[in-house]
Amino acid sequence: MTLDIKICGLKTEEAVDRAVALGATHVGFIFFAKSPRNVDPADAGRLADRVRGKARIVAVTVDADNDDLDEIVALLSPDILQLHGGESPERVLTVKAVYGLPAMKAFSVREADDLKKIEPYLGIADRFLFDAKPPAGSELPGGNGVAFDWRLMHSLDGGVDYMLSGGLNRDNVAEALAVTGAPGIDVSSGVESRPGVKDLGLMDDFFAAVRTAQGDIAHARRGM
Ligand SMILES: O=C(O)c1ccccc1N[C@@H]1O[C@H](COP(=O)(O)O)[C@@H](O)[C@H]1O
Repeated sequence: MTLDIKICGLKTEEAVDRAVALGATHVGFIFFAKSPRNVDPADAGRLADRVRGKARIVAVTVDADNDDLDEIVALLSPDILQLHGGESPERVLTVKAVYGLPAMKAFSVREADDLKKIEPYLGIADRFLFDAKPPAGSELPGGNGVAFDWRLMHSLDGGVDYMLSGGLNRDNVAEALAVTGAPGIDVSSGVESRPGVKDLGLMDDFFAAVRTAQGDIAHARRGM
């Protein structure tokens, strides 16, 4: 089973290096001023250069305007744009065309109908990312460390490519994979000691839990 694993909200050389050494397929950098994970585009570019070609570089933006995107793309040279705001299908198309980059469009999920909101984006977004709805009072559209009911993913068409995110951590990622069979997972808060501070030990534990879960799933499939 191939599984994409994205570690998001990276801010230090140590965390970037460890993520890729552990087998992260994607590393994410947050460009959202209110986030404790916000990074300067030039700093993010330097961090990304350490692992370019070994993992896909993801720029996470929230309803970013053209000036901000120009700067982020110029200084980071991302492989993928993660659009984590209320970007319309037209905006996603425009951004893809202007920058020549694939777009992963994020959606927040609390109930089955939330998954239907992807319909206008089918054939436009290259991939989807499903996150939990932010808790009341949160200023962050993502990175809140809360999960949604993963069983809702059973109603998603099997052909839709996505990453599962929201509140994943070393204790629940095996269950998340078993319930959803997600082709990709994305974690931020779950590998932090406090908001914005990645914990290398928690990253180790997270990957160990993922590898064990992958082994368990492969074993179960062989027994079928
Ligand atoms: O992490 C942030 O601060 C953030 C800010 C703005 C948009 C997205 C953000 N993070 C994304 O949130 C999800 C899940 O995070 P968590 O594991 O629940 O903490 C992930 O896709 C991040 O890219």
